[in-house]
Formats: sequence, structure tokens, C-alpha cells
Amino acid sequence: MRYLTAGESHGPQLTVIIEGLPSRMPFSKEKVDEQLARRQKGYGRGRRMQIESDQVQVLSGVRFGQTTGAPVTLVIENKDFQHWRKIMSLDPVPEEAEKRRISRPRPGHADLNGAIKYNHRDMRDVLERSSARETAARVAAGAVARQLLETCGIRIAGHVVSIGGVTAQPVDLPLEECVARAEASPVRCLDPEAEKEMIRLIDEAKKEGDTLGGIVEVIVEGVPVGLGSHVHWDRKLDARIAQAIVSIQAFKGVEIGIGFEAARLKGSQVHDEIMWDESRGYYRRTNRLGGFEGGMTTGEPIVVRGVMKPIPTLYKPLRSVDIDSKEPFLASIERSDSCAVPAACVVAENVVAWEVARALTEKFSSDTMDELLDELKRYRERAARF
Ligand SMILES: Cc1cc2nc3c(=O)[nH]c(=O)nc-3n(C[C@H](O)[C@H](O)[C@H](O)COP(=O)(O)O)c2cc1C
Ligand SMILES: C=C(O[C@@H]1CC(C(=O)O)=C[C@@H](OP(=O)(O)O)[C@H]1O)C(=O)O
Repeated sequence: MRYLTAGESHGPQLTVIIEGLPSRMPFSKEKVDEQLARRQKGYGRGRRMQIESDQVQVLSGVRFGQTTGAPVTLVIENKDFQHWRKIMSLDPVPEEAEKRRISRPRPGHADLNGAIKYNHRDMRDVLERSSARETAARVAAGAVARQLLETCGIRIAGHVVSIGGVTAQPVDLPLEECVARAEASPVRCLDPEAEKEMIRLIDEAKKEGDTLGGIVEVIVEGVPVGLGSHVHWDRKLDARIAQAIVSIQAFKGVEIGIGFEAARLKGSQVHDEIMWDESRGYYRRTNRLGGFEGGMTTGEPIVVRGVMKPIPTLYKPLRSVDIDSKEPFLASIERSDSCAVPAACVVAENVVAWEVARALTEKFSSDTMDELLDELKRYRERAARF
């Protein structure tokens, strides 16, 4: 399974082409739209989210509620495009291009590196594609992968662990309860006390023209043992998930299970003892390693965390240099979010869903959904008897 995304933040639309899905997989446009709507929510977002109401148009690969096995094309309209027609024109509009040219790169954004690399004197040509608007397309692809996982009995949830240094107390709840609590929280946080403080901090940062980052956690339950492989670096599923997380705009770090904490603990405090009983087969007494050993799933829940830096566009801008005059200036101000951690949590869930679904289709015959389900069932039985 693979996909490509295309589209600019203020261009007419985003496009995703997904290739390699099994045929005869149940496909619901509503379920994709549901994930897109979740991504648009979250306390701390800017005015753009009031303009957009993301929904997919399904242009290929689906018929009568099922995939056909052909590439699936999804399109998401940028409603904001109507305000940017001149600025995003395909034809030359020299006076407009000069008037709206961005020459003051924002620290922390792709502006300057991208302008030098692609030789653009107008940094909008970089900004438009580096923008996290593209995450809508990735969530759409992930939402399709999620439907594959659902059919295989694999469930996924995400929540916000911290914002601006305020950390939620850990909770030990069934997955469904986590989902319900996260959905009800404006910051997708499971701890009501931390939630209040996070909201206060976001308001404060916004008032000061500043921004906040944080940490999100994604949990996947019901995965069979042995997805991914120890035999080669680019088949390790934990590594693929790490790449998927760090590829989300503004994500700077990733932890699997206890992650960085493992550095200060002894082996006896880190590794998960192996147990067996008649009803469960093999299982781990604990799950500190977040469901992975040797790049393969252990069958315990996958637990992965991602660290998001604060949004780089500041209403109280940092110093930068104008690329025309080379004079110091305050960086450009673009309309912006003050905290997008809750929204990014939904992105993280969906990019993880994609990687797990891809690993499933690599392990099992997956031309058709029936073959995949059949092999998965037999494999689960074999693993239990092993
Ligand atoms: C959901 C989401 C929303 C974002 N919103 C903004 C924003 O409004 N303004 C901004 O400057 N950066 C925003 N970012 C982050 C930038 O897109 C990102 O920092 C930039 O592309 C540079 O990439 P890097 O931080 O990964 O190096 C957002 C990121 C995500 C995941
Ligand atoms: C459009 C989205 O996020 C955008 C991501 C983003 C950035 O620089 O990454 C900057 C902002 O764009 P704008 O200036 O148009 O408001 C965000 O709104 C979205 O998430 O759908």
C-alpha cells in the first residue's frame, strides 16, 4: 500500500491517490469525513478552521460501498481558495505577485531553506506546500486504512498527554473509554484538571502572541504478533511508525512505550516478561516496550508518543532577515494557530493507522479483503497454538 498527496494550502484542493488496497473492502466516505472533522477541532486553532469544512470527494476505486482494488482517489476542497484566486493564480499576474511576495522568512518554518533550495524569491512558493494543511490529505488516507483495520478487529485511539509543560495524570481505562473522554475534551485530554490548565495556558500564549507545543499518544489494540520484521531496517514497523510521526509538520520526537525513560532504568525494570495461559496464549506481563520487540509487534497494544514543537508563526514575531535587503526585520505574520496539539493528535492516529494497515497487507495476501481476513484468522490461531 502506498499513497501520494498533492495540493497547496491555499490552492483549489488537496488530492490523495491510494494504491494497493485490497478489493471488496467496506468503504465509507462518512468515516473518512468523520476523521477530517476530528482533525479540524481542538482548542487553539486559528480562523482558517472556521472557513474550511473538510469532506472528501471519492473519484475512483470505490463502487457500491466497496473498494475495487483500483487506486482510490480522494479530493478535499480548500474553501479558502476563493479568497486566494489571484495570489494562487496559475497564470502570471506580475503586479499581484510582487505586492504579495514574502521576503521575510519565519524562524522554525520551511521558508528560508526551501527558498534557497528551490530558488524562490517569493517564499509563498515554499509555505504553500510545507503548510500542515497537507495533513488533511494524510488523515484521509489514514481514515481509509482505519477501515481496513476495523474490518480486521484492530482499534486505535489517541489523546493529548501534555501541552506547554502541563502533563495529564496517567489513567488506566479501556480503549473505548479513552476515546469517549478524548472526544469530549476540547484539548483531547483524559485528565480534567490538566485540561483546564492546558486551556488556560493556550489562552495566555495567544494573548501574548506566542504559541505552544506538546505530546500526543496513540494506542493500537488488537494487532497480531509479528507485524513488521527484524530481518531488515526498512521493514521494522516501529521504525516506520517513528518516521510517520516525525514526518508530521512540527513533530520533533517520538517514543515507543516508555521511550526515553528506558535510558535511566535497569533491564529488569524495562523488559516485559513473557507469560502463557490456555485462554490467551503468549502475552507480556507488562507492556513497557509499547508492543514492539525486534521491529515486530508482540501482540500487546502499540503505544507511541510524538512530540510537537510550538507553532513557528508568532503574532509577536521573532527576528529574521529580509532576503532582498539582508536587513534584520521581524518575520512575516501569517494567520496562524496558537496551539495545534489536539488536531495533530488526530493526524498522529491516522498516520499510525496507515503504517499498521500497510504492514498487515505485507504480511498477508491482500488482493482481496476475504483473503486477508482468512489468512489473518488462520495466523492468529497458529500463533495461539505455537
Ligand atoms: C495540525 C497542524 C497545524 C499547524 N498549524 C500551523 C500554523 O497555523 N502556523 C504555523 O506556522 N505552523 C503550523 N504548523 C506547523 C508547521 O506546518 C511546521 O512547523 C512547518 O511546516 C515546519 O516544519 P517542521 O516544524 O516539521 O520543521 C502546524 C502543524 C500541524 C501538525
Ligand atoms: C489549513 C490548515 O492549517 C494551517 C497550517 C499552517 C501551517 O503553516 O502549517 C498555517 C495555517 O494556515 P492559514 O494561514 O491558511 O490559516 C493553518 O491554518 C489545516 O490544518 O487545515
